[in-house]
Amino acid sequence: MALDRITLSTFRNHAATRLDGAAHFNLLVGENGAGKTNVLEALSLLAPGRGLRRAPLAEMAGQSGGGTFAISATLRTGDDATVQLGTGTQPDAPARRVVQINGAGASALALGEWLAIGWLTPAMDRLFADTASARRRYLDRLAVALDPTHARHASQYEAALRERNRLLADAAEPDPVWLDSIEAQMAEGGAALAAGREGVIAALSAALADLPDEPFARPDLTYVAGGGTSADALRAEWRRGRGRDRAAGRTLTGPHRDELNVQMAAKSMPAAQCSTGEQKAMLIAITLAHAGLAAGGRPGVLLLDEVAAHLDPLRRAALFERLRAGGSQVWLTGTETAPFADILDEAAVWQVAGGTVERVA
Ligand SMILES: Nc1ncnc2c1ncn2[C@@H]1O[C@H](COP(=O)(O)OP(=O)(O)OP(=O)(O)O)[C@@H](O)[C@H]1O
Repeated sequence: MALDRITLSTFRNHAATRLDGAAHFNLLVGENGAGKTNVLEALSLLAPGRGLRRAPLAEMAGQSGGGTFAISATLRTGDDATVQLGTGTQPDAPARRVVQINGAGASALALGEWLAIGWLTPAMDRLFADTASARRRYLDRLAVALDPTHARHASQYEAALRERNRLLADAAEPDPVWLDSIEAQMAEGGAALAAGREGVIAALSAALADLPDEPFARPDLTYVAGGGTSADALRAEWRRGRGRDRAAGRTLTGPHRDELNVQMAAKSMPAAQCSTGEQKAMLIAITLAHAGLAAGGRPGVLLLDEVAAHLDPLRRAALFERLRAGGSQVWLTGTETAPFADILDEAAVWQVAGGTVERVA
């Protein structure tokens, strides 16, 4: 199975945890605060990025580790082939993430060449009612998983945007030639950023089109680009808007203001107005569709934190059926095994308690 022989050393409340014998379905069971989500977070650090809590590295280090932590796992890439993945921090630079692939130093981005990790956590339950910026961040994370260059376009755009905002907020009249040049950089990064977002939405929509409206509450996704998506349109828009933006002291249009709109297809109802369970079902539909796209030949891993909580038995059964058919290894958490009855006989089950993990089935 994709990941196995996982170790966590001084990672949050796990002093020295080892998980051996992972299966397709892996269930982490334990009381609130036992350390189940911490295991998922550790696994999420085997992908590029900041992990599923987006927490600072120093926060993840357990108290006994002198401010450092380490995570390692064996990734099965073929019948007999394995790769050793590791990440963590070191005493001389606790704020810098170190990555090792087969024992050699590597960049965090290189982890993405080996496997695709996706996740769904309770913190994402409010995504549809959250700010547009939280949804853009979500969309960008999905896009980066499909195409790592998306992250570069986002940072290029954001750096140029900060520079334009600094000029606009300045007391002195900005030099139009300098603005021209910054807007050209913004347009290049911004158009690529918008194209990446549109691309991931088109791919997800195509994957979701095969899904029946129920029981997964099929979502309709649209990207609303207020300032246009071509570099020329964006440049023209910013040039036109200079006076207005200067009065506001910041750039009012562009990809940093775009929206991801989500509707529940069967009801044509904005996702934010759907029930908690319906919203969860839509997020699951997106997560599963994305996992199918992201894997693209690489082993896939899905981290589903408390996913059964809001689902009725019909939706839960349908979820397990789809996860069973999917190629991704699945890690699930729960406070009890009852909601997972459908998969118990095929799952590896771990009891988590006070930062320790013991395989019980
Ligand atoms: N850096 C750290 N060092 C030690 N313990 C930590 C650290 N960070 C978090 N913890 C502890 O980890 C525990 C939370 O673990 P986690 O979020 O994995 O719980 P959980 O089993 O998923 O619980 P729930 O069912 O409530 O979601 C808390 O008790 C918290 O105090």
